[in-house]
Amino acid sequence: MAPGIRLVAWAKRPLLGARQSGLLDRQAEAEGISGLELMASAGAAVARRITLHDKPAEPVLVLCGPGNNGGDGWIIATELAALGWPVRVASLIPPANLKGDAAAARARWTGPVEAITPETPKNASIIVDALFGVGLNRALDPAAASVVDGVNQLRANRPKTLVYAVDIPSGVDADTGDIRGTAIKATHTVSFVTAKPGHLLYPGRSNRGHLDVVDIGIDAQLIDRLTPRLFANSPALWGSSLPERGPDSHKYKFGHALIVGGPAKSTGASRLAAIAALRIGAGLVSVVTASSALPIYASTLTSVMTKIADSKEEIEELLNDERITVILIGPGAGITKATEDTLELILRRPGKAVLDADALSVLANASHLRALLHANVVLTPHEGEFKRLFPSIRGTRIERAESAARESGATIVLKGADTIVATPDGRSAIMGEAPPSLATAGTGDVLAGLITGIFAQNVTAFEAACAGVWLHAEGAAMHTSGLIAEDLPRSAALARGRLHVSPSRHAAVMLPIHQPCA
Ligand SMILES: NC(=O)C1=CN([C@@H]2O[C@H](COP(=O)(O)OP(=O)(O)OC[C@H]3O[C@@H](n4cnc5c(N)ncnc54)[C@H](O)[C@@H]3O)[C@@H](O)[C@H]2O)[C@@H](O)CC1
Ligand SMILES: Nc1ncnc2c1ncn2[C@@H]1O[C@H](COP(=O)(O)OP(=O)(O)O)[C@@H](O)[C@H]1O
Ligand SMILES: [K+]
Repeated sequence: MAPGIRLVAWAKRPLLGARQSGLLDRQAEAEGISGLELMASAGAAVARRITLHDKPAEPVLVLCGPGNNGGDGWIIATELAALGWPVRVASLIPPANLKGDAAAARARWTGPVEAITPETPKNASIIVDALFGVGLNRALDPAAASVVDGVNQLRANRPKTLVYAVDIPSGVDADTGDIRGTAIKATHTVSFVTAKPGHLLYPGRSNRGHLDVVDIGIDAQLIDRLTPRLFANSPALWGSSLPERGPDSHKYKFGHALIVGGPAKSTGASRLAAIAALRIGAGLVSVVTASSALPIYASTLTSVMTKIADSKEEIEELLNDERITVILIGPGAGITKATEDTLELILRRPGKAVLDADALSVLANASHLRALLHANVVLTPHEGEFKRLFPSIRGTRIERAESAARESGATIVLKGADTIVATPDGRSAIMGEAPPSLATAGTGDVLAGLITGIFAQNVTAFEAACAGVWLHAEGAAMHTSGLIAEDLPRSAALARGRLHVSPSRHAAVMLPIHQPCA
């Protein structure tokens, strides 16, 4: 990394939205660092990040907006020029109309200024998007939208074009990841102090490119004063909580997970989940099945044990076994009265449980069971199941996951490309790095099994859910093609092993080591 850039291990820090980022800046100012100083540091860091590339023949095009994101742009242009780089600056509003720190930053630029038109992005190989940052509060107006579309068109026509978004790609809502009309498709984003939710949430996540977060001189302790509750899902959150086996380890110290098996016509989902639970570290895993499906389970499972229960009473007796540390119900279970009865027995038993798939559909129609939910129950709905469970909850994905956790009292895993984990006490985490290869049948069953297997050990619901989601994605990312659900338990377990051996793709984000991108 070029001198003067202090990268932040952003996965270790909370995610701050627009309002909290503004509060942090004001706190820093109260501590004696002016907004202009912060802007100067921010702009200098982006300029130095850009100079890791070869100096282009054509001028770097810096697009400046009307607020402080634009202010960063004027500093970037000034710094690049001072380093001997050719630069063009184009402004969305007449520079005389700029105010405050942005006006002061503009005053540092002594070169010519163009007015932004749809033609502006032509012939640039490096473009700096300093149009809008966390202050975006409505859809881009036509003038801004046309230059954004022009940048995206140029990048589409000339794939080697580098587009550096300052703080966040213009048009992406920093809080929600929504696209306000249209948005810059960046190859790189350089943000400040912390990552923002919009860097991890789709659709904005697709516009972000490579993300660096840089230190601009704000003391990390000031972040804690904001009592942030939203995090990037990374091993920094839960890695140290996962129990490791040592010489004195015994299988019973790693929990006993019980998986409720589906009937003979649908055994695959619970078998996938059981294998995942065992691979990820549960000491013992058993599948409970009716006698009619026993031959299937017994002939396909080896290290996973089978237990027979043919009546509600027999299931109840099994559940009374205090050595069972967590129960999973749902994968392949069937939306039936029998599933409802077993679910009720599980929820009446104080202790850990994971509810997935058919158990969620049953729960959606069984209001009397809702009152039995608690923080040690993990619900893993995809969007469809979520809507059935919580039809009146509206808002962004984060808001909905958080409201559902608060309202139900359970820990929620809202699955999708950007899976969100939310707890009833208000903590949440976004997984922003899952590969789309997970969009294949049975991966949800494996996820439920992974969470169950981790939860079986001495780990909280939040940690188990976050670790399961992360290891699921990391395991999938090991496969370049042809991923099927059967591959995932082993890959997720390998990913878990790598946490301690070598920095993984994601852990690299957390280390101060950084390879410049081409
Ligand atoms: N002390 C600070 O506040 C710091 C701020 N920094 C930069 O400042 C940015 C935030 O600055 P601001 O709060 O001024 O916000 P922005 O610069 O992101 O944008 C706000 C301006 O754009 C206008 N606007 C919002 N949406 C619009 C739309 N759709 N169409 C047209 N105009 C629109 C607003 O009326 C306002 O004038 C950060 O993202 C970061 O880049 C950095 O310099 C670090 C320090
Ligand atoms: N486009 C995507 N990108 C990343 N992860 C995805 C994507 N689509 C689905 N997933 C993940 O794959 C899993 C699918 O689970 P689910 O919808 O329950 O499917 P199934 O019932 O077939 O197992 C979830 O963990 C989800 O987060
Ligand atoms: K921007």
